[in-house]
Amino acid sequence: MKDLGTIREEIDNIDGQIVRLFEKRMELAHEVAEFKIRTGKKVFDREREKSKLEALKALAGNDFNRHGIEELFQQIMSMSRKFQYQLLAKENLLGEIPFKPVDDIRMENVKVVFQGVEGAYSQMAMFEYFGRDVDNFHVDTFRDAMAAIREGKADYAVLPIENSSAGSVTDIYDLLTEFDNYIVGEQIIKIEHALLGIEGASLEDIRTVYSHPQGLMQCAKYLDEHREWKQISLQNTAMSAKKVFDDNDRTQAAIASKTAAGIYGLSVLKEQLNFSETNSTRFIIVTNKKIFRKDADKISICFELPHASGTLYNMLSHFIYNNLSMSKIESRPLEGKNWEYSFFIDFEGNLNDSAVKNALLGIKEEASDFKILGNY
Ligand SMILES: O=C(O)C(=O)C[C@]1(C(=O)O)C=C[C@@H](O)C=C1
Repeated sequence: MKDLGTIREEIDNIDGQIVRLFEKRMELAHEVAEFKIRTGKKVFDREREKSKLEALKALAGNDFNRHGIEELFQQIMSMSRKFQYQLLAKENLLGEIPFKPVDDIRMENVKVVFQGVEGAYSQMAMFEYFGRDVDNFHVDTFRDAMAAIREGKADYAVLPIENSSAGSVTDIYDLLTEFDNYIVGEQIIKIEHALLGIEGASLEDIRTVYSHPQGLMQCAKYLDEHREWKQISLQNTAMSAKKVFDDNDRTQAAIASKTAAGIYGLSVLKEQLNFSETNSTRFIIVTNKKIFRKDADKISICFELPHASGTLYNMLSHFIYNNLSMSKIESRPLEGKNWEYSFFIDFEGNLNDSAVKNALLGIKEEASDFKILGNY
């Protein structure tokens, strides 16, 4: 049996050869990039990579090595692409990121829209972000709010995107891809739900509970103790409070804020309904302009990927390679394309950083329907 020292010497020898070959390969990637700069051909050639991987895998002697070869060469070609993007970027051939840096987001003389009615959590988030005196109006649906921004009827919309206990508000993700609107800020507020009924009603009277689906989810544990209550989803927690007041029926209750109780003259039948004491919702501030604050430090993007092994891994490698830290990933099914998804990613950075530009321009080249949702 060979001793460990001798085996390691052989491994070192082989690794040295791999490094030299890798560097030779990267020199060829440089030549490829020059060819592509001259001819305008795209860096990423999915078909070429697929046929290369098949050919290389066929050279391997067993399944374990076949898998290893596949992973190894996926990485090598991914590095080759990233190197080529850097060379194209130097020649200004990757295009600019079409967002305008601004010192500050305009807060004076602006009109803001939120979804729901007086007393909605979105209204609280709006007051928190823009101040109590802000000129504002409300609409029935998230779509109406997005349309008001697109049509310039409002400068900004305040929309809930994620709750700390119930998760993402998926409708908002879908609307962000559909509309040409962009995120310029965010506001997190603590959410404390209460059970509200009409004056004189008591817990024993209740048969039906109204709220936004997120309100019902955030209070799921409490509602589980009252399985005899019928749960009905409405567009907004404050709209639910308004309905209970309008119907004036002691068997109805709403899950909404205590502020909504005050506005609609309802009684608080039970406080602290949400199961998480730190229950909070993150709201986004949306506008129709492609702008970002110079000191913004969070970027949201989305893109679609074909249903093939390694595609998401490839996209994420742009973050790893450029040393960018991801804070969230979310996926939404694509309409009419079963089991294909749109991916939404939040990560730290500013659109002016060169690492961010490199990562985004690489992703733009390799994914379809890439969109920068905002830097805030
Ligand atoms: O052959 C090319 O067109 C290259 O750019 C080289 C290479 C590789 O490294 O093998 C890199 C990127 C392409 O997606 C395909 C292959």
